Amino acid sequence: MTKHFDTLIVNIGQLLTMEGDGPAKGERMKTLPVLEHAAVGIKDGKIAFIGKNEETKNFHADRMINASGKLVSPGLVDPHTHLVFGGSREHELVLKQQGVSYLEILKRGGGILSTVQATRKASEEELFEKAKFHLDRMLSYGVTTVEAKSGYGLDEDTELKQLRVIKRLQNEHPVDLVSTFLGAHAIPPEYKNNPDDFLVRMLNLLDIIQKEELAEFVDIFCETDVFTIEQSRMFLQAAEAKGFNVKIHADEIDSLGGTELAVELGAVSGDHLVGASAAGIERLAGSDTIAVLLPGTSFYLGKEKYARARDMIEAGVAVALATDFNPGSSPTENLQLMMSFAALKLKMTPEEIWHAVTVNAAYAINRGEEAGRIALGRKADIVIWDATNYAYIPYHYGVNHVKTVLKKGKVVVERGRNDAT
Ligand SMILES: O=C(O)CC1=NCN=C1
Ligand SMILES: [Zn+2]
Repeated sequence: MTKHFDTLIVNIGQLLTMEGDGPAKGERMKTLPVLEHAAVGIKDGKIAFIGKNEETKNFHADRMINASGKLVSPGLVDPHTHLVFGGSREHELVLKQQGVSYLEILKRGGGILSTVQATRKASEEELFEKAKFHLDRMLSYGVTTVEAKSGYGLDEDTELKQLRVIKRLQNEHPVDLVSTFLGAHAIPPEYKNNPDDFLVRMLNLLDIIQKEELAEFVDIFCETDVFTIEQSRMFLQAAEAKGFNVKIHADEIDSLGGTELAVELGAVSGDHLVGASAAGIERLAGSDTIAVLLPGTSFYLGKEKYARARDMIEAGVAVALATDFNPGSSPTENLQLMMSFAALKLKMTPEEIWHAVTVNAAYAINRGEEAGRIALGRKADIVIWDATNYAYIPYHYGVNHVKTVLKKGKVVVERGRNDAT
């Protein structure tokens, strides 16, 4: 029986389909089905065949890609980024080296607030070009679906400007984007004494955000000197009442109980969770809320303490990983580096890590039914790696292991080895 495909990827050494239903938890997160000596057929941008290489003898394709025994996986998913922003904050590095904390820099009017100034000044076009540059780099790292937040405006015009940039990227860039409104990212100086009034002002944006379909999620930075548990609960409940899904920056630096709040609100994800309590982890385990861990932020802030990934996984929590790409606490687009940090600092196994950057990351942004897996009929978002086995990627850190990226069946990244001159 001959079959004709647009593209046939043959001689795959290890194929990770991430098969299964729903997010991977417990034992399923610890085991990784691998199809050896495999092949994948693509037709009209979708997966049309998954099987053993020897089955493809009578197959034909407009384009044959020889994977030469390499590793093939679904496109990676980055479920937590602050992709759209103006300026940069390298000048803060010396303050960090002098021991000035993240929250102290924020208190002094720096940190997020300094990026707010740069973002307010930048035009929509400038923000678009800059975000596109970063998104191109994420794609080169094998990331084919990205969540992107606003949060550097803290005023109507600039929050909408950021969200419109995300929407334009969704329409013009190969990477699939999921948009989050994070107007409650910090308290602007003019609202220092009445943050509740600021939150009401940000809530008043939800109608136009909904009307222009500018965001699916609403998020808030629940943290000391930012927004309290009570403020976060009020804000996110108001967003849910309008039909938005919610996520929350929780227990990143101080343990306020944001993890428990995420579960209480039915948040799609609770993010950071470095200070999650044992009770919080237990609540997570009994919920559908995904734990999005951001080891790059703990690393960059020079923290000794990392999220308790092992306790979460053992308790049955679905764990995902993300870069938290942003100019202040995690200035890197490299999700592969997060895989290495997950191994080295979160003590996650390669099998758990691969679930955390594909299927679980997809569920953390409500894309579990369309991203993070190689399955018949799904979008052909595929990465061919310059490695022969899946454990090699988290092991060999700080470099880009991508050889080829296909987005909806189209080759969008092809990285050759440097030709010796
Ligand atoms: O510092 C930033 O720009 C991003 C951030 N928001 C909450 N934690 C980090
Ligand atoms: Zn963040």
